[in-house]
Amino acid sequence: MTRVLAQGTFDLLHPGHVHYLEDAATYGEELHVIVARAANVTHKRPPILSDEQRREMVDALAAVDTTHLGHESDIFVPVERLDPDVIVLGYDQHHDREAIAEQLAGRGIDCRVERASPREQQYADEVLSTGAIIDRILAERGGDVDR
Ligand SMILES: Cc1cc2nc3c(=O)[nH]c(=O)nc-3n(C[C@H](O)[C@H](O)[C@H](O)COP(=O)(O)O)c2cc1C
Ligand SMILES: Nc1ncnc2c1ncn2[C@@H]1O[C@H](COP(=O)(O)OP(=O)(O)OP(=O)(O)O)[C@@H](O)[C@H]1O
Repeated sequence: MTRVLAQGTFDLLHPGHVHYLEDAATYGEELHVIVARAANVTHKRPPILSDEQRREMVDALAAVDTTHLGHESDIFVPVERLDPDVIVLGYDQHHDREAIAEQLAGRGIDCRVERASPREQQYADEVLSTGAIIDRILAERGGDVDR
């Protein structure tokens, strides 16, 4: 049984998230997903939705077998516990593949690191980024409390 690990913030789900997790699932038979704690999302605007709500929505996706809320301080603690065969990084995630591989080796975790593909556009007006969804809401509904 090849165990695959994916991770991310997954705030306000969109088809790019679905693509990433479906792509990650093709690397093995069992897909585990770590949902980042809001406190650790420091490289961009913080998530709108709570840790538990983001986890519940990812857990409902067909490609996903099991979801886990991430560790508060050491991102490698759940990795050690889950002991995956492959970690699939998102196509645009800031994490460096080599640096993660080095950390895994340093902790004695035998696991390869791959990178998922981006979703290709399938129809007009796709919004494939949580940030872009939020920007559209602010542009189209900002200040309008009646709708
Ligand atoms: C292998 C790996 C394990 C991770 N584990 C956790 C974790 O346990 N807790 C957490 O809050 N974030 C964890 N993260 C970080 C987030 O999933 C994510 O990289 C970041 O916070 C948000 O990234 P995004 O912009 O891709 O959503 C992990 C990242 C990697 C690469
Ligand atoms: N359009 C997309 N195609 C493929 N993967 C995607 C796409 N959008 C997001 N992902 C992947 O989903 C995972 C979680 O993404 P994240 O929660 O950061 O969403 P996001 O929409 O990229 O957010 P933001 O717009 O705030 O940067 C990441 O690994 C990311 O690479």
